[in-house]
Amino acid sequence: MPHVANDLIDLDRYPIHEDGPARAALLERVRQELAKDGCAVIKGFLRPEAIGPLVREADSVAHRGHRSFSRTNPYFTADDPTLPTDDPRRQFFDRSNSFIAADCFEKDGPLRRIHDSDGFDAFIQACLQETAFFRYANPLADVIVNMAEEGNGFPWHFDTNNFTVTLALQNSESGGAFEYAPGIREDHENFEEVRKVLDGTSDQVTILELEPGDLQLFRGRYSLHRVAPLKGKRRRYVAIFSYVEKPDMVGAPERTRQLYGRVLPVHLERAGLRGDTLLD
Ligand SMILES: O=C(O)CCC(=O)C(=O)O
Ligand SMILES: [Fe+2]
Repeated sequence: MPHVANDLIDLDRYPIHEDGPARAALLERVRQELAKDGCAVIKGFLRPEAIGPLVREADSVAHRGHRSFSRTNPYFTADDPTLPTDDPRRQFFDRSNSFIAADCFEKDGPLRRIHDSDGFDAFIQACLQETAFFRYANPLADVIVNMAEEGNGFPWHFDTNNFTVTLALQNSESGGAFEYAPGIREDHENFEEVRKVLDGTSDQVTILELEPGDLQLFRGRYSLHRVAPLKGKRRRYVAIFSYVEKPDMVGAPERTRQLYGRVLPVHLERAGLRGDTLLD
């Protein structure tokens, strides 16, 4: 049955569900921003009155989140002691966060109603101009909430995914800006400039203050980025929507256990049937 979450998504401002000049102009703008620096933001994608219900929903299931702590370099690789100590591949930063898995969110709750709203997936696909584009079939991960508390947030890294689709739900009291160095490793790794970003001396960093209700599309494979350290008691909540290139992908059991602390029968049944793409 068609469903339009007009009470949650500001479809008056952003009519993503119907073809016409307004949708076409929005698409054009988003594509231009993505082409320019790999990042596009649709401010106020949600109506202000949608934020409360989404935050309450996240609060109600936050205790089921899977917390993980790690120390990572920007490339998610292991330490290589043969490299000089100031090489960016040898700079490790603490990361801590908690993923609230997709199956914690009810079908008729606000987060899923947004995801299932008519035209949502098609709009995202059109923005990204991806040809093979499917919702991640992992029942733990098609849409999740990433929760982070006071501390390091998500330190400097390059994504392994081609793109990330996020919806800001709640900010920490301070800190938590999204910072990125657009296209810093387009043709080569550019370790000198990467080192400057890590040192805080680069002039290539754009700082983005996202607010609850903002939708962000980001191509992070070539742009070093981080979530600046978070301060204060309030949790940061961001919803992450995952899309993949093949229709039946569910994620490898080991990786799923790492991210969500558990697996479902489907992960074990499908394990080994095909190559996997990492999603984070
Ligand atoms: O939490 C965010 O805003 C984005 C984090 C990020 O960079 C990622 O998930 O790869
Ligand atoms: Fe990222």
